[in-house]
Amino acid sequence: MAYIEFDHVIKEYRTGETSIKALDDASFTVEKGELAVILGSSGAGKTTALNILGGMDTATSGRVLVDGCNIAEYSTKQLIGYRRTDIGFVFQFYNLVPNLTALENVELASQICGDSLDAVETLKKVGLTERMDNFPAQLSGGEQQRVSIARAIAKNPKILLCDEPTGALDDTTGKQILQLLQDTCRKEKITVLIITHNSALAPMADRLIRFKSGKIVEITCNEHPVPIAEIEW
Ligand SMILES: Nc1ncnc2c1ncn2[C@@H]1O[C@H](COP(=O)(O)OP(=O)(O)OP(=O)(O)O)[C@@H](O)[C@H]1O
Repeated sequence: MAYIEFDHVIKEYRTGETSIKALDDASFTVEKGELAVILGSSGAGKTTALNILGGMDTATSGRVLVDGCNIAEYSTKQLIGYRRTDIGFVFQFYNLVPNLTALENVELASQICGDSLDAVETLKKVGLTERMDNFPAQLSGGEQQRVSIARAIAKNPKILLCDEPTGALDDTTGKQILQLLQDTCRKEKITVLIITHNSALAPMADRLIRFKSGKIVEITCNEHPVPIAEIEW
């Protein structure tokens, strides 16, 4: 059994008379410790899938297995625990608390789960030794994204879910962030899923999952993923 199994998942959003199938019988797997890149055009269902996998949304039908547990059957309380302990999120616009320093932002995340890593050590790992006492507004976009990655990995999560993590960054900074995510996957042995619009990123993945209109249209496994520095776009 794979570490993550998305099994015939349907997600239907109803508004009044109309309904939209954001996910239409979507199935894919990801193995433990893999870096998966999720590609697909706007509206293809990528964020919906990530939100369901992260316990922020629920499937209309289908099974979502993580480490052998079907989280689609979890109660609200179980989902809260799952989000707190098992999942780290990285968003496009960082979502840092503006009136807390970088260190305090990371400490905040550590406080909500029992098995957390040291906030100072985690900020050092992402290259922010010198900027721990700065507020988000005093940091560049790339530095803010590093804080948000530190915040996510300080929880010591099983899975790191990243929704367009470089969407607000220039190409060079974006590459540094992707390198950090690839290194995190390898060194910390965290399973990492990254949503992107950028097809050029496909070679960095252990596994490429392509969405189209709520369905999975391609799953490719790379025997030899390419370091980010070698990818041009
Ligand atoms: N809460 C919601 N209520 C109604 N429809 C929704 C909701 N969330 C998403 N949708 C619809 O579901 C479809 C899939 O959306 P989703 O955000 O998952 O796509 P995406 O592939 O992540 O797109 P993007 O790359 O633009 O972020 C879209 O048609 C969207 O409008």
